[in-house]
Amino acid sequence: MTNKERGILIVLSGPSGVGKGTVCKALRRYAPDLVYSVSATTRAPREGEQEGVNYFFRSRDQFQRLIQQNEMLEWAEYVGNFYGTPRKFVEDTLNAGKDVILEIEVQGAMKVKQTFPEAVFIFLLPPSMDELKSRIVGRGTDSQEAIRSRMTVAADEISLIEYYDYAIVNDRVELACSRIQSIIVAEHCRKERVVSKIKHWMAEVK
Ligand SMILES: Nc1nc2c(ncn2[C@@H]2O[C@H](COP(=O)(O)OP(=O)(O)O)[C@@H](O)[C@H]2O)c(=O)[nH]1
Ligand SMILES: Nc1ncnc2c1ncn2[C@@H]1O[C@H](COP(=O)(O)OP(=O)(O)O)[C@@H](O)[C@H]1O
Repeated sequence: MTNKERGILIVLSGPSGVGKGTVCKALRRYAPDLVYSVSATTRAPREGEQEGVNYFFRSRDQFQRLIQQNEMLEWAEYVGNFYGTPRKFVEDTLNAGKDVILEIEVQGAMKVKQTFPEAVFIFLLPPSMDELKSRIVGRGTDSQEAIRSRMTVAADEISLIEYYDYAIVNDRVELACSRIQSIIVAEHCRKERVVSKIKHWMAEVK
């Protein structure tokens, strides 16, 4: 199989507090070749976050310019801040045959679906809504009011699950990671992908 195949674009979404960040971090051990896109955001860096590692931290003006210059693959406003995926890195990495994962919220994921219908959409679910609330409370970063609004937003986000290809329950981080890894392996074995790589075999044999 000599034909160079484009990498697979994987989109991971789920309500705030479900464990997306935790799972993505642990996933590095399960899928070491997977490339993580670093998003741009207008939100302020949290303690310990590094420019270009966690996010590219940008002013609202800078962010608007990136949108106008068509440098964003997708972008969305989430709880008063802008978040977006830089286009060039994702396209170059996919063209180099590597798989890329985007950890983004649902509005942005829906935009990706329009431009990359072949992408694989995975939704991360909590074991229950009570457990989701406990995780948000346990994280200790939100006020009572913010917790209530995150839970309302979570219900709206979960209602978009029908647009996703896979739903994974994040009961245990290791199980969630191995489920995602299995999806990636299965997607690489999709007949359509493999057939496009072996098309030239028939011509060579004749
Ligand atoms: N559309 C979009 N959403 C993003 C992007 N990067 C991060 N997000 C989402 O923005 C939301 C808020 O992220 P963040 O401020 O880091 O908070 P936390 O993930 O809830 O701890 C999460 O749902 C992220 O998945 C992006 O590039 N595009
Ligand atoms: N499978 C899990 N079981 C128990 N707690 C978890 C699990 N996954 C994540 N958490 C915890 O839930 C909280 C929210 O996780 P985080 O990764 O910040 O969520 P998100 O990125 O989706 O907002 C964190 O305190 C994290 O340690």
